[in-house]
Amino acid sequence: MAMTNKLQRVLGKGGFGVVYHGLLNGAEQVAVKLLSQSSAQGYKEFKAEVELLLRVHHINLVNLVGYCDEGEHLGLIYEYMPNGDLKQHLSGKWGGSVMSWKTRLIITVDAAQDHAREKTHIAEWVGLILQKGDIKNIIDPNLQQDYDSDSIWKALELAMSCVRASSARRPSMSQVVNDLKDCLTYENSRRRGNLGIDAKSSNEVSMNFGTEVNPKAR
Ligand SMILES: Nc1ncnc2c1ncn2[C@@H]1O[C@H](COP(=O)(O)OP(=O)(O)OP(=O)(O)O)[C@@H](O)[C@H]1O
Repeated sequence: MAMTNKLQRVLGKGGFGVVYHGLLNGAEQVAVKLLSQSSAQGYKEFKAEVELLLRVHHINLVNLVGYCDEGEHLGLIYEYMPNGDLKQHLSGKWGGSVMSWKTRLIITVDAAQDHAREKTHIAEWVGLILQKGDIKNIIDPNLQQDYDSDSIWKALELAMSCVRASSARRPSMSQVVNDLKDCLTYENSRRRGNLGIDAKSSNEVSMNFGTEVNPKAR
């Protein structure tokens, strides 16, 4: 509270809660992010963010200066970024100098390519595993091999089809839902077999996709 001069200046609001301007030891500017009670993110996410930012240091990540963990009061203290956020700059809403359209375009394309590269990397890794037929290496060991391998294969192939470079070659959302339902059918019949049950059992894994699936969504 002292650092933010009783929450005087709001810098912005994110998924965690409101971010306030603060002064560390009355001199160094900081951003103080307080967890709001209504936030969907809670103690688990707070801890994950602290643990990650204490380990990972990167030029594109703000440094964590400290944190507050007092009962219900959770706060993260970051180095202060005086030049606004990327969204403000890209949308031309930053109060200072406005970026040229060319610069904005370069940044946007670069960010999209980073995202695509990451997706391709994962797809290549899974692709290699699929070629080798070695699914055990990508299944959560906590499952202790308690799964139907046909169901896993189908889910993997489906996942691979969802990350194809061309959106036209990716399945529609209704195809995804249908394939996932097939995965569940395999899994449920395996479980029924294990339990020696013929009819639909109350232990059956179920999936409620609601009624709002847009067949055109990709
Ligand atoms: N270190 C900082 N320096 C200056 N301003 C900041 C800083 N961190 C956050 N802000 C301001 O607060 C806003 C919300 O930040 P926050 O990191 O909470 O957003 P988010 O990434 O959308 O949410 P979250 O990561 O909590 O899910 C930012 O858009 C920015 O205006």
